[in-house]
Amino acid sequence: MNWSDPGGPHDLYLTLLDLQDKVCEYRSWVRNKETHMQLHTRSETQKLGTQKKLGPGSASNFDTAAQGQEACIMNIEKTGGRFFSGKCSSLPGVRQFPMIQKMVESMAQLQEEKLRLQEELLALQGKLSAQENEELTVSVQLQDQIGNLKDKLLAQTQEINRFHSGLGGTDLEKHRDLLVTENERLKQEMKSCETELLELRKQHVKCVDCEHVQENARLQERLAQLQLEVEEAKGRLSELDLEVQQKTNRLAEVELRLKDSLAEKAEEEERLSRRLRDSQETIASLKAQPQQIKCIIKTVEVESSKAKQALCEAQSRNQYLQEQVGMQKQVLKEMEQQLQNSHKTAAQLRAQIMLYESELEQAHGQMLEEMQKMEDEKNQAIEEAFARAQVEMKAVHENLAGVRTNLLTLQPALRTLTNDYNSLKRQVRDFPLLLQETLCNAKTEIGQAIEEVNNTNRELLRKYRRELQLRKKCHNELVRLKGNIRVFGRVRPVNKEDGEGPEAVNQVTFDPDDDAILHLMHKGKLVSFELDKVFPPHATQEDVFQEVQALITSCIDGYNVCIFAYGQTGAGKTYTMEGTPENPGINQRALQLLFSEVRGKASDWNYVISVSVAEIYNEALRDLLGKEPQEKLDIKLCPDGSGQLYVPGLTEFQVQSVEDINKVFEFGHINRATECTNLNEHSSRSHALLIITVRGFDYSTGLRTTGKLNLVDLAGSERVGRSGAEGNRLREAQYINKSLSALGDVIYALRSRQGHVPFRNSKLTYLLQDSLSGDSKTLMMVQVSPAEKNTSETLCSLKFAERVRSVELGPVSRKAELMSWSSQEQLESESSVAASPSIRTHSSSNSGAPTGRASSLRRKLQTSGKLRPVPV
Ligand SMILES: Nc1ncnc2c1ncn2[C@@H]1O[C@H](COP(=O)(O)OP(=O)(O)OP(=O)(O)O)[C@@H](O)[C@H]1O
Repeated sequence: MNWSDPGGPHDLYLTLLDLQDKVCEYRSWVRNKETHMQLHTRSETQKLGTQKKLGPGSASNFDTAAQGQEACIMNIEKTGGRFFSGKCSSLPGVRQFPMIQKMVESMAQLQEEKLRLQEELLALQGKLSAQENEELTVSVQLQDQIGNLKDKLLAQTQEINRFHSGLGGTDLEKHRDLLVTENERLKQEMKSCETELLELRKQHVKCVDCEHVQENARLQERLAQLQLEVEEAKGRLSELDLEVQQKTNRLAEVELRLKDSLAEKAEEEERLSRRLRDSQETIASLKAQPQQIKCIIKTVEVESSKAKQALCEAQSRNQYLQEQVGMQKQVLKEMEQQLQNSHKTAAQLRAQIMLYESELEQAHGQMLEEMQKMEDEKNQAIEEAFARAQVEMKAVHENLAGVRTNLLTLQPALRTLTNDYNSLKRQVRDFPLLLQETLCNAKTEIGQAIEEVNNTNRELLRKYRRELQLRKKCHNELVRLKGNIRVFGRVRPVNKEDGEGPEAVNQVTFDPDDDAILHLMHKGKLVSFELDKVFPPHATQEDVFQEVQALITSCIDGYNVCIFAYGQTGAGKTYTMEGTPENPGINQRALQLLFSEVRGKASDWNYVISVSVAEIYNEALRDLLGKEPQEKLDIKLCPDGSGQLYVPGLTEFQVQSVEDINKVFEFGHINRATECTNLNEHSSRSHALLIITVRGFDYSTGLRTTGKLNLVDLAGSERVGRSGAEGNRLREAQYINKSLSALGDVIYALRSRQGHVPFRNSKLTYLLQDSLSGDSKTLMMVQVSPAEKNTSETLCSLKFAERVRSVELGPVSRKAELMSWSSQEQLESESSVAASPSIRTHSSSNSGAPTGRASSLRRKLQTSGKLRPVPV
């Protein structure tokens, strides 16, 4: 039922308001009447009071009048008040007194008036009774209506409660509870499903990522989603609950107000009925006082304005109450509107709940399906497992039978094994002692064995070292016999010229076990070379000289020795051969050694050491100790028919001390410097030769030996293309390369044992012919740079060195001859001459006097040694 429905709370309320209006009207009417009656009664009473105060003469009249009035009243009562005046005037004695006549007349008038009033009163009473009846009826009706209203209110309250339930409070809660229960049930089912799933997983471990698990995860997700939705619905429900609660509160308030109104109404009714009773009582009392009627008229007129004022007040109050009712109606309308909204929301919520229900049902259905499927699969798996288990069981039974049979046969074996085990147990018990004993013995034995092995190792090491020495000696001897050119390699340290960064990275490594092996990392490949000896960057000048000194001393015995340094420009050739003043190289050390050697043999031998210094620059041989160093020299065969070569005009100084050597070197340097603008550059572009000749004479045997030591600092090998040389520099490079390739050709010819060796192709090879043709002990010192940027040149130099190493020159011959006594005397005289400050010049070119520091040096040299032609 709706508020606006016919017969609903709205209609009832309207009816109630009508009733209230009626009651108000009635009340005001009753109040008017009451006031009127009171006023009338009061005036009548006052009139009566005034008549009593009149004189004694009038007392009888009054009494008579009163009696007449009473009689009239009685008559009125008897006749109904219709014939009052006629009967009173006919009374005896009244016509005799005019005053009384007047009074009687006025009484009659009053009587008439009274009658009229009585009629009026009767009419009023009739009306009143009719109204009372009506009021009673109305009251009964009102009571009925109130009862009805109460019933309806009760029904409405029930209906409201029902609405309240209908609005979602109860149903939704129920539904929510149902959902929660369902959810719980689903959770339970899920749990049981999970447990089953776990069991199934245990049974089928492989089923890890199967579709059921995925489906389960999906369903779980869905469930979580639904749970979320349910939570949301719950939230909304609680909101609606709150709303409904608020509305219920407002309804309760309205109800309370209605109740209050009803109570007021009842009170009002009661008050009205009380007043009615009072009025009746007043009327009754008025009836009892008919003589006071005279004075009433005036008083009624005076008091009627007050009644009007009261009426106005009642009207204003009525208006106020109507306004209140209007406000109540407004509130009622609003509530109605809210109720309608609530209805709508409830309908929406119902629809949503229906939707959720259907979704839940769907999910539940899906889940049931899945569970059914899983159940089926589980059953199938169980069946399969059961079948397998049965088969396995069968097999196990069969095995068991076999085992039983075996057991029967194994029992005797077991007995034997037990015996064995017992004996083994005993052995095991004794084993630690045995083991300890054995271990002690073993330790002693092992110690002894280790000692023996160590001894053997030491012995072997000693033997090995001896063998190594022997092998080296043998190798050296073999090399000597074969006449191999010995090749030493020397790697200079990385220096500033190599730059920095990747270009300067060291690419050369050494074999720690073999000092003849050198590895070069070239373009990512490791290339190994075997030479006779390799000097690493940290090898000192002394280390190098230690290795070559045996070769040098052999020239004292009359052997020709040649040491030449080969290598790329800047690879350390000059450093190795000349060295620095603080750290001299092979040249100076060789001379010092020779001096000390000859000094040691001075008792038996007479030795003369002389030096020449020459250079080959652009294929021109120059004498650096000569007067005119710019003069080009030739190389010729010795006229003595020995087949030896010599350089006509090459100056030779005899040297006897380190000072002499220094002077000679200084002289050579000065001459070299006068020939060029930049000595360093020039020295790189020319081959420098230090020729040391050691002539000896054995006093006792008369044996004469001549040994020659050629110490050559070759020009730096350089690729023309790489250096980008041009002009003079290009010409120099071409000459250098020509002479070095001539050296290569000679090496190749010697290696391949060709009949013709092209010594004469260059000044260098021609000059070194003796050293390279088997008549010399030759050592090539190949100098290399370790830096990354020079690896190509280093590779070329080392390859060339390996080729040179394989060249066999044949056995070296010693330059010794027995001389006649005269010859010996000649040598002695030569020696004595050498000791004297005289100079012998060979060529006419020596006649020119040198100038400056060079000439003074030359003079000094001439005073200490002597110049003579030198075979090379
Ligand atoms: N073993 C070494 N220890 C220390 N420094 C060295 C060594 N070898 C060479 N050097 C240094 O390397 C530089 C170049 O050496 P050096 O002049 O001897 O080369 P080079 O082969 O004679 O060159 P060029 O062919 O141009 O004459 C010099 O400064 C030198 O002192």
